[in-house]
Amino acid sequence: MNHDIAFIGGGNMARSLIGGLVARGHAPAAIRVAEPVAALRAALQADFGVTACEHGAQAVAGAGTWVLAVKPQVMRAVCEELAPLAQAQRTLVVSIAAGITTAQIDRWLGCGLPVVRAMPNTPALLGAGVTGLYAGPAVDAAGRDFAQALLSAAGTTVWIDSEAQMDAVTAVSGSGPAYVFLLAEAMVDAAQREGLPPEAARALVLQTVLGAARMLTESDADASELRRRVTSPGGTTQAAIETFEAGGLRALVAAAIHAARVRGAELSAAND
Ligand SMILES: NC(=O)C1=CN([C@@H]2O[C@H](COP(=O)(O)OP(=O)(O)OC[C@H]3O[C@@H](n4cnc5c(N)ncnc54)[C@H](OP(=O)(O)O)[C@@H]3O)[C@@H](O)[C@H]2O)C=CC1
Ligand SMILES: O=C(O)[C@@H]1CCC=N1
Repeated sequence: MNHDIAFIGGGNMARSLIGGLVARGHAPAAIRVAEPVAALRAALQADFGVTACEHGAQAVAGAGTWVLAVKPQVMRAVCEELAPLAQAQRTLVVSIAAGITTAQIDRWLGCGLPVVRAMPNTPALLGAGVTGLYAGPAVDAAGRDFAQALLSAAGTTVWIDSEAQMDAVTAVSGSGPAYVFLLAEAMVDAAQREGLPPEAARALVLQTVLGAARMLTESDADASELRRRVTSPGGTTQAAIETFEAGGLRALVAAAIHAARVRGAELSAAND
C-alpha cells in the first residue's frame, strides 16, 4: 500500500495530526497538504517540513490515503471536485469532519470507495489525543490497519461499531478538550477574583489540571474515589463540591454534551 498521505485542509485539526505524525517519525516528504490560506501553508512547511499546496488536486496526486480535514460546511463541494481523482486512484479516505457520514463522503466522491470516519482531538499535537474510528462497508483489513496506524500517531484509538455513535464520540472527546479549557479559564478568573495575581493564578490552575489528569490516567482509583480523597469532611473541597452540585453541574454537562451530539446530526443534514 502507498503510504503517502494527502491532507485536504490544513487548519487546526490537520495541523495537530500532522504534528503528531511527524513527531512520531512519519517522513515529512510523504505528507502533502492542500490549504488555501498562504500563511497556514507557510507555517506547515516551516514547522513540519511537509509539502503544502494551494489546490487539492496537487496534494492528492499519488497519495494512497486522503485525510479530509475541511469544515463540514464545505465537505460536499471539496469531495465533488476531487471525485474524478478519487475514482481514478481508488484511495483510502479518512474524514475527520464532525457529523458528516461515511455514506455522504462515499456518495460525493462517486461511490464504492473505502471511507473511514475518524474523530480525533487537538491533543493529537502532543501525541496525547484520542480518536474514535468507524470503518465504512468498503474498508478492508489493510485499510482499517492503516487508518488506525495513522491516527495512533495522534494518541490512542477506539473503534466504534455503530456509526450513529460517532456523533456522541464527537460530543465527548472531539469537543471535550474545549470543556476542560473552559473550566481552566473559569478557575483562573475565579482565582484572580479571590485576590491572586494573574501569573500565580495561571500557574496554580494549569498544574492542578495537569496533576489531576495524570492521577485520573495513572492511578487505579476512578474519578469519584479520587475526588473523595481530596474532600475532607467539613472542609474546603466539600464547600466547593456542594456548590457545584447545588448549581446542577452534572445536568449542565449532560445537556452540553447532548447539544453537541445533536449539532453533529444537524451538520450532516444541513450540508447534504
Ligand atoms: N478543531 C478540532 O478540535 C477538531 C476538528 N475536527 C474536524 O476537523 C475539520 C477541520 O476543523 P478545523 O481544523 O478546526 O477547521 P479549520 O477551519 O481550522 O481548518 C479547515 C481548513 O480547511 C481550509 N479549506 C477550506 N476549503 C478548502 C479546500 N477546498 N481545500 C483545502 N482546504 C480548504 C480552510 O480554509 P478557509 O479558512 O479559508 O476556509 C481551513 O484553513 C472539521 O470538519 C471539524 O469538524 C475534528 C476533530 C476535532
Ligand atoms: O467544534 C467542532 O465542530 C469540531 C468537531 C469537534 C471539535 N471541533
